[in-house]
Amino acid sequence: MSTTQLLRTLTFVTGNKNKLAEVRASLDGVIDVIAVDIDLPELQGEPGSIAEEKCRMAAQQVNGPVIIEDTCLCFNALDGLPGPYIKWFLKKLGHDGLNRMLAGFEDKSAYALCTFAYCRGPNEQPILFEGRCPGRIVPARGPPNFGWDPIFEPTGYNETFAEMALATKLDISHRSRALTALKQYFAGQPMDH
Ligand SMILES: O=c1[nH]cnc2c1ncn2[C@@H]1O[C@H](COP(=O)(O)OP(=O)(O)O)[C@@H](O)[C@H]1O
Ligand SMILES: [Mg+2]
Repeated sequence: MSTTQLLRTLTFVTGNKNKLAEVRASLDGVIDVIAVDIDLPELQGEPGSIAEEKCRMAAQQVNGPVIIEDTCLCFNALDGLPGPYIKWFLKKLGHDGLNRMLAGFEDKSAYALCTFAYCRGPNEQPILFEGRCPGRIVPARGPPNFGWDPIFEPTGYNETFAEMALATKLDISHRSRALTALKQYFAGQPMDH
């Protein structure tokens, strides 16, 4: 039997190629990730319930086990906003606009919050895995390849996510921390789950 047949396979519903690359890198050799691009509605509410509902809809559409992921960028001065709405804030305001939102505040601290959800199939209860990374919002530095990476400087580093090597980001990121929890969960589950 080849090694790949010994790997657990999970279907990840996403249309975001950067997320997919990071997830594949983090789970390399542990979980084989199959990507399915289905456009799922983005709901409003608290991050946990958004991820849960997104996962329920994904399991319904795929008609089988799935994982999904939702990422928030939360400004402490704004009590956690834009949070789950960061995608639209980023699209409309860009990196400069996001910095300007904090112009009236001394507190530039923020955190990235990543929630993975796993659902075994239609009408099953999703399980959530969270990861957080604290940092602060800075004027953009580094290549603009992935979302708000150029304006997020994680605590303890003087490089933004965009400036650092991907391996460094994967060591500390919100996404990697959530994936560590997900890997721990699956390590304790039989292969058919
Ligand atoms: O690790 C990251 N670094 C920088 N930007 C990110 C990261 N993860 C997600 N984003 C961006 O944050 C926003 C919120 O992500 P969401 O999870 O709703 O994205 P998706 O719909 O593109 O999958 C999107 O604009 C996405 O590109
Ligand atoms: Mg979202």
